[in-house]
Amino acid sequence: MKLLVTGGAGYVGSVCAARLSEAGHEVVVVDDLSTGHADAVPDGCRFIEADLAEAADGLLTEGFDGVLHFAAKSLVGESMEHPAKYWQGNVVTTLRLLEAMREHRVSRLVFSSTAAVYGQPEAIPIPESAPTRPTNTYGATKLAMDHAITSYATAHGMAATSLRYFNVAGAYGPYGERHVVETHLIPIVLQVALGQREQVQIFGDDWPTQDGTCVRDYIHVADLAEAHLRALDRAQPGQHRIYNLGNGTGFTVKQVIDTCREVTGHPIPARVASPREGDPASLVASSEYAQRQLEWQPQRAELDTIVQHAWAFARARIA
Ligand SMILES: NC(=O)c1ccc[n+]([C@@H]2O[C@H](COP(=O)([O-])OP(=O)(O)OC[C@H]3O[C@@H](n4cnc5c(N)ncnc54)[C@H](O)[C@@H]3O)[C@@H](O)[C@H]2O)c1
Ligand SMILES: O=c1ccn([C@@H]2O[C@H](COP(=O)(O)OP(=O)(O)O[C@H]3O[C@H](CO)[C@H](O)[C@H](O)[C@H]3O)[C@@H](O)[C@H]2O)c(=O)[nH]1
Repeated sequence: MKLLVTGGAGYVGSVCAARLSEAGHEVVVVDDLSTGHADAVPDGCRFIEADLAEAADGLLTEGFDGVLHFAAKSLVGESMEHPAKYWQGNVVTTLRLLEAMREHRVSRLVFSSTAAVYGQPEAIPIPESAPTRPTNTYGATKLAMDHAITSYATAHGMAATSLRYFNVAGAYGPYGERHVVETHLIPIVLQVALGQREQVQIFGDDWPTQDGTCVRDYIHVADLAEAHLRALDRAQPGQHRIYNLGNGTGFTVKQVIDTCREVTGHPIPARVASPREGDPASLVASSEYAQRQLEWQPQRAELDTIVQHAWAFARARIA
């Protein structure tokens, strides 16, 4: 297929573009480099540097079989301080993309949604049928985009899939996480091991969890990419399918830091800091629906494998 990958110079988008290209698809990446890197666009993918909001209509005139839509603003704290940046940058941009897809008859869409649409969960693990009550603007914009996609699938026959990622981590060869403003736990902890930070802050140790620190479900970025390939193949016209993607196993912040200590051999100093506003205590996915419908099974579910790959990527970057 000829595919447009929005945000393909970013972390998840670059890994997925690489996998799509390896699978034989023709990949065109559009990215405005607001948080991405031109050298992260995989070899063999055509790169167009542009703001999707401005470029979507013109781009789709050349004809595509599908779109994988990763481009977004995704910093939770920033979304609370600057909501317009998120409603404009995420929702308005996506509406323009959807309109351009309708106009130019591009019907296949895979969209990066998030566990943040659920907010504080009532029960763990979280199925797709759980109530959606986002606790931050980022999650609210992702939920709004999910709703818009449902409308387009119903009204215009789009074959759409939203993948609600839990905590994405790890790397795929030369493609990995290198956000300039890094907020994610594993890369931050590895920066301590690299000597780029003095210590890691643990955001609260009084949560109702096994060791008092927050529990998250870490999913390897290459397993996530595999789910995108399957979602693309299995999409049905007129349907918008929504899948949670995680491993179904939770790890506490302290367990993650301990795993990073084992993998890196570095003591990684840590200190307890105040809880981060809006953080749920525990987020663990039920991915049974994705496993059944997409015949998808994570292949790199072990936390130490995920950390080893992130560590190899981080070390290669400074070598
Ligand atoms: N990383 C995670 O843990 C995680 C979890 C859940 C959901 N997601 C979602 O997955 C997607 C990718 O996340 P990521 O971690 O790779 O983020 P990222 O910031 O590394 O990648 C996003 C890319 O989109 C580009 N972009 C942003 N706005 C654009 C625009 N208007 N036009 C063109 N390009 C634009 C950025 O330059 C960047 O390269 C996002 O939609 C994010 O919300 C990520
Ligand atoms: O320096 C840090 C960074 C994080 N944490 C903790 O580590 C856990 C993981 O935090 P991340 O920032 O790595 O990830 P989040 O769970 O906050 O967010 C991720 O999951 C969300 C779903 O709720 C969204 O999808 C979001 O895009 C994605 O990054 C949280 O408990 C957080 O409080 C720390 O203790 N110290």
